Amino acid sequence: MKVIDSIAEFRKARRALPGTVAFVPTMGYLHPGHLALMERARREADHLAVSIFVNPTQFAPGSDLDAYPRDPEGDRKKCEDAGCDLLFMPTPEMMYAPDHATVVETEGLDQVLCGPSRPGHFRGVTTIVSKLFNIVAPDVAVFGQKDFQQLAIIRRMVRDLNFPIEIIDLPTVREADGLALSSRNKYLDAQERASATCLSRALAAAWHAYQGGERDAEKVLEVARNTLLESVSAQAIDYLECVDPLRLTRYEGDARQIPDAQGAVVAMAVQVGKARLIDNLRLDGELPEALG
Ligand SMILES: Nc1ncnc2c1ncn2[C@@H]1O[C@H](COP(=O)(O)OP(=O)(O)OP(=O)(O)O)[C@@H](O)[C@H]1O
Ligand SMILES: CC(C)(CO)[C@@H](O)C(=O)[O-]
Ligand code: BAL
Repeated sequence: MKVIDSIAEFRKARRALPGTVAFVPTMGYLHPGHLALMERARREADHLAVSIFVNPTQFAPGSDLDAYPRDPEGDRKKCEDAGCDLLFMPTPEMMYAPDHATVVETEGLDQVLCGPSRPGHFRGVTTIVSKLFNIVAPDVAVFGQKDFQQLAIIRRMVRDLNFPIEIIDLPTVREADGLALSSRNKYLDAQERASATCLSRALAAAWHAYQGGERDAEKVLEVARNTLLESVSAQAIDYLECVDPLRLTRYEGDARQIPDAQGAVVAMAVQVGKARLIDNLRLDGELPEALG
């Protein structure tokens, strides 16, 4: 595995690789969710490229950029063991010139879910993912469904801007008790870790309501909200929404009936201690084993 921190060197190493490249972009502090993406990527192409970059432009001022967990040595080893050929670990100074002025923005899809509470976040994500796609030049890129809105936005960006890259997504990897793996789980103490299962329990409750025949999104959400409230306060719930899986429009008010043809995703962000946790589930899909 080559570990590279310069853009020019990365391009050179990429050009020297014969065949196709699959790419997994990450912010590091790697866990089995990331490793599942790498394993799939490895099977999709001749070579695997991974990036580790905690992208400052997707963090709001005063949020957890400095506290974000990092483990470069451990991550290197995990990438090597996962069969990574090229590991790109640039510095913020390399990725953003002092007079960097260009952004990529996918309009509309950031009006719901995480968008309102993280203004500018998805513009930071689409900008850095565009830059990484231009540097890595992969044939395939693999993302996790845990970041459901990010995935929908990246798919739209790739389509709209004609990136010649196939996007593959993978189901959320979970702990045995349902908690979605996330680098930010590190912020949880033992008591918070126990409460954090309320997200996946709420999703399971919503899934059962839908599968039992409920199509009124507001009633489905009430079931989920009541489950969350067993473990956290109402103020801790950043959002809890039920949306169309592709357009990300909310099922609410006059449009609260979920059409069977479209299906629905329930998604939420909940503050548990210092961690803002997100999770989501397709109501018209299978119930993941860890939520059973
Ligand atoms: N539990 C998981 N299962 C599958 N994929 C995941 C999981 N967690 C993260 N990913 C995916 O890994 C990629 C990199 O995500 P990132 O490095 O931000 O990890 P993270 O654990 O989501 O961190 P954070 O705590 O910041 O949300 C993204 O495509 C993300 O969707
Ligand atoms: C896609 C990404 C690597 C862009 O910084 C990040 O948002 C992430 O890790 O999901
Ligand atoms: N996993 C998405 C990156 C972020 O929360 O900033």
